[in-house]
Amino acid sequence: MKSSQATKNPPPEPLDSRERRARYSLGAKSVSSVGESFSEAHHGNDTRTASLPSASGDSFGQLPSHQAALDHFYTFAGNQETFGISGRKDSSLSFHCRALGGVLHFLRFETKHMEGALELMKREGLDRSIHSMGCTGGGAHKYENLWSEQVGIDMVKHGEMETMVKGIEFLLGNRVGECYSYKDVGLETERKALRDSVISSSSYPYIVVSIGTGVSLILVTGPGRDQFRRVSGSTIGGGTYLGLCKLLTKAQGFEDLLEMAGRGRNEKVDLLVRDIYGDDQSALDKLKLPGDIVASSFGKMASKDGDPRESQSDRGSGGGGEEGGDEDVVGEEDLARALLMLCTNNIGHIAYLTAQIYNTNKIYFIGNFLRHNDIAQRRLSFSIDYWSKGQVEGLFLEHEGYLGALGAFLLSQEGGGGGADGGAGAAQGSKKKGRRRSFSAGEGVHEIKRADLSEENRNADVQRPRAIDPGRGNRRRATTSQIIFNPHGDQGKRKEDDK
Ligand SMILES: Nc1ncnc2c1ncn2[C@@H]1O[C@H](COP(=O)(O)OP(=O)(O)OP(=O)(O)O)[C@@H](O)[C@H]1O
Ligand SMILES: CC(C)(CO)[C@@H](O)C(=O)NCCC(=O)O
Repeated sequence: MKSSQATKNPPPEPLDSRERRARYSLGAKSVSSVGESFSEAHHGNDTRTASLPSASGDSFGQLPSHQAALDHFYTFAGNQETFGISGRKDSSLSFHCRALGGVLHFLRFETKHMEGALELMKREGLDRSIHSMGCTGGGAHKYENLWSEQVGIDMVKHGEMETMVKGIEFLLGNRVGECYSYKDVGLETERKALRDSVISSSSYPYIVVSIGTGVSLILVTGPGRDQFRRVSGSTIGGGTYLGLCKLLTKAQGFEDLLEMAGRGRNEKVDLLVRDIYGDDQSALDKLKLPGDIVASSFGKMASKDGDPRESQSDRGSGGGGEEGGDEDVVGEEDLARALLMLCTNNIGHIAYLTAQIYNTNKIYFIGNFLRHNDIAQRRLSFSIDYWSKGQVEGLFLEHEGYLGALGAFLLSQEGGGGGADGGAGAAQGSKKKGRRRSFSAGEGVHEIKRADLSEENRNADVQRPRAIDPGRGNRRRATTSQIIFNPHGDQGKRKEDDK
């Protein structure tokens, strides 16, 4: 590591080699989506047909040692790309971490398959040597009993905000190329520019904007464990986007929506400043707003006669007002794009104002809403640059959806649980605790609290956990994503070494 990259918040000490070989971790950050058909179509429409990877007999039960258990785990989790129905490894995000002396892998699965995942763990014997794991988010609380009862793994809970900050600081301090921004900021033209991934004293204070289902804004004033606080939030987040899109489009999942939005034109839906002012440049100059920015999200719809989604002939009204030909028909892709702009512009405004209040010039945007979401990232970048007149920079992280999971993993390695905004420490009552000794597994089950627990989506093979009320949250789904830390190093598969 270059000296200029020294961090005030040093990475955890490499684990003692013996201990290192006896540790692995799962960490998580969830992806939430709303509504049944949405998720079903996106992830396959019958959860009961889940073809979980079958166990290779019960050979695992005969493995002679913990080391064999670990080897089995790494082989299973580290080398596979998919797990069950919705489990996916984000292979491109795997990286070798010198500070930890191993490779971190990042996996996610949909929370509606939580029981299937636990079943798979049992079937594959992956739970054999784990007695606890570091967790974060609502799911750490909501699924605590399920994990304990089904696989005998206790959740060591860490605060949601704390784990996000921990994950960010670790990546910024340890992985060059993690952080990026957009240069030549413009709505379409800016390009991604890699930034040094470094945290130094001059980095503080900064704002973290976590765009998940909802939005949290965290002020980070220094590298210490207590030097952060949640200062604001917004209910208009990724869940809002998915929810409204569900009402207005037939898109089959988040990726589908983004592809759709990529083809759409929000100016067919949104009222622009020039739609209100016309092209009188002197008036726009006086207003100090360019004509081509949105004045009112979805505002153009207000002046349409009939249903703007139908052609004039379908409307049968003969048109009128501003109506033109069928090219004016508002398509689902235009609505998807306008909704994306609506949510993103709002978040950009709040982020900018929060940065003003706390006198910061760095805003890190994270959360799964930004996953593969170039449009939102560019828009956020543009709006922060525009409103701050170039004084504040929007920054992004490659592992945007895994910060909480990573933080939970790291904190679990440090020992203890229950951070500032966290929970009550390790759960009690693992039935299998006695037969598990040397493993410490960390799983950041971040924000899985809104998992779909409805009857029809349960895995029929798995007994319903007593601790969970099936009547609650039955229209929502979430995906939890995991981190697998392989201290063997996985050198042959190393993607990006830290420098
Ligand atoms: N495959 C996907 N399925 C569903 N939503 C996705 C997917 N990929 C990205 N998203 C977006 O990510 C959002 C959830 O983000 P994330 O997992 O970071 O938040 P969360 O932890 O569930 O919520 P919060 O931070 O509010 O607790 C969704 O609302 C959606 O906009
Ligand atoms: C409730 C949480 C913190 C759960 O992650 C998140 O969804 C959020 O910050 N929502 C916005 C809540 C608000 O500040 O209005």
